[in-house]
Amino acid sequence: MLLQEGVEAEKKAISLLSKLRNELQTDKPIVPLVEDCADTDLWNQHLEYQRGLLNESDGQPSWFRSPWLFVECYMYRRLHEAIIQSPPINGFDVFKESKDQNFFESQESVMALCTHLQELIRTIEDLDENQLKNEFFKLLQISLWGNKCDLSLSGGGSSSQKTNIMNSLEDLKQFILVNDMEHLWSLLSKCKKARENMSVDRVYIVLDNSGFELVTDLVLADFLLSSKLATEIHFHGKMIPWFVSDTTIHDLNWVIKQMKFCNHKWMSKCGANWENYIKVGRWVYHDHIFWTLPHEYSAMPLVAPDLYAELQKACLILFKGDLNYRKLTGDRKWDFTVPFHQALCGFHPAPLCSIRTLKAEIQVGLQPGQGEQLTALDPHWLTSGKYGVFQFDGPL
Ligand SMILES: O=P(O)(O)OC[C@H]1O[C@](O)(CO)[C@@H](O)[C@@H]1O
Ligand SMILES: [Mn+2]
Repeated sequence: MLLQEGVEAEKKAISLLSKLRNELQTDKPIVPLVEDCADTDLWNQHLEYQRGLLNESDGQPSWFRSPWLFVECYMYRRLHEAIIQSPPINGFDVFKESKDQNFFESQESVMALCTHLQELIRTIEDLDENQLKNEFFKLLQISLWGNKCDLSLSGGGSSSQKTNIMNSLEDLKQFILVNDMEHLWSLLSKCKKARENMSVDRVYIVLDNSGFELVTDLVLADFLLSSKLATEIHFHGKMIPWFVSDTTIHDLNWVIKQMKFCNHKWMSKCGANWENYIKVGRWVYHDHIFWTLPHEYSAMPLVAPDLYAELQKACLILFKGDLNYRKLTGDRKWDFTVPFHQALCGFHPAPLCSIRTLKAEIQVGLQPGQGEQLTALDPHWLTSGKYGVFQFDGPL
C-alpha cells in the first residue's frame, strides 16, 4: 500500500465515522446499508420490519426511537460498513488493539490458569467422579467470571483480569443468581457413559469476548476433551468486529499463537495443544452472518435454517455472555420469574446453557421476590457485571 493511498483511506473512514456519529447524536432516521455484502439484504429487510412496527404518525425508525438491541447491533454494523468502504484498509479491525491489550494485561491470570490446567490434565485419569465434577465446576465458574472482562462495558477502557481468579471462586459464589451447573454435569456425564466406541458428542460454545474471557473458554474446552465429557468442541465466533471485544477467527488464531510462542512453559504447552486440536479437527471453528444480525434467536429457524440445523447436532450448547442472553430472550422486559424456557420463545435446537454476567436490564428464571430483594440490596445488580448465571434449558 502506498503511504498516500493509506492516508486517503483513513480520511475516508474517519469522515464516514463522523457522519455516523452525527446521525446517532441527532436522532436521524436509520438508513439502509449501501455496501453489497452477504448480510446486506437481511439487514435492510429487518429495517423494513422495524418500520412496520411503528404507527403511521411515528415516522421513520430513528436512533433514539428504536429498540436498543436493534440500534446497538446496527451501530456496530455501520462501523464495519465505514471500514469496508475505505479500501485498502477494508480489512482493518478497529478494536484489535484493545482486544490484544486485554490479553496482555491478563498474563498473570492466564499463566495461573494454564498451569492449573496442565497439572489437572496430568492427573486426570486418577480423579474419581466427584473430583472430576469439582474441577468441571471450577472451570465453568472461571469461564463465567471471564465474562466480566468485556470491553464494551468499559467503553473500550481497561477491563482485564489482573489477579488470579482461581483464588476468588469461593467468594464469588454468592453472586451466582441461577446455578444450573449440576444439570450440565449430569447431562455430559450421561453422554460419556452412554458413548459407544466411535460415536461423537459435540459441545458447542457460542463465544463472546476475546482476550482473557476467550482463554477461560478454551481452558474449559480443553478440559471437556481431556475429561472425555465431550469428544469434539465446536466454537462459533463473529465474522466482523462486534461489540468491541467479540472474538473473530483472527482473534482466536492470534491468541493461540501468542500462547504457543510465549515464554512460559504451561502457557506455551496450552497454545501448542490447542493448535493441534484445531489441526486434527477435535476443535472446529465456525462463523455465520446470523451472529452479527440484530435478530433474536427465536428467529433463527426462519432467518438461518442452516445454522439452526447445525446447532441441533450438539449435545449441549454453551452461550457465553450478555449479548447472547439478550438475543436468547429477545431483549424483552420479562418479569424476573418467567421461566427461561418460556423466554426462549421456541428456540430449542438442543440442550443449552447461558453463562453470563449481568450487564443489561433483563433477567428471567428467578425465584419469586429474588429480583425485588436484589434491587433493594444493590440498585445496579442488573448492569454492573457483578452477578452471574448458569441458566440451563433442556430435558433433564
Ligand atoms: O460481551 P457481552 O457480555 O455480550 O456484553 C456486551 C454487553 O455490553 C453492552 O454493550 C453494554 O452494556 C450491552 O449492550 C451488551 O449486552
Ligand atoms: Mn461481547
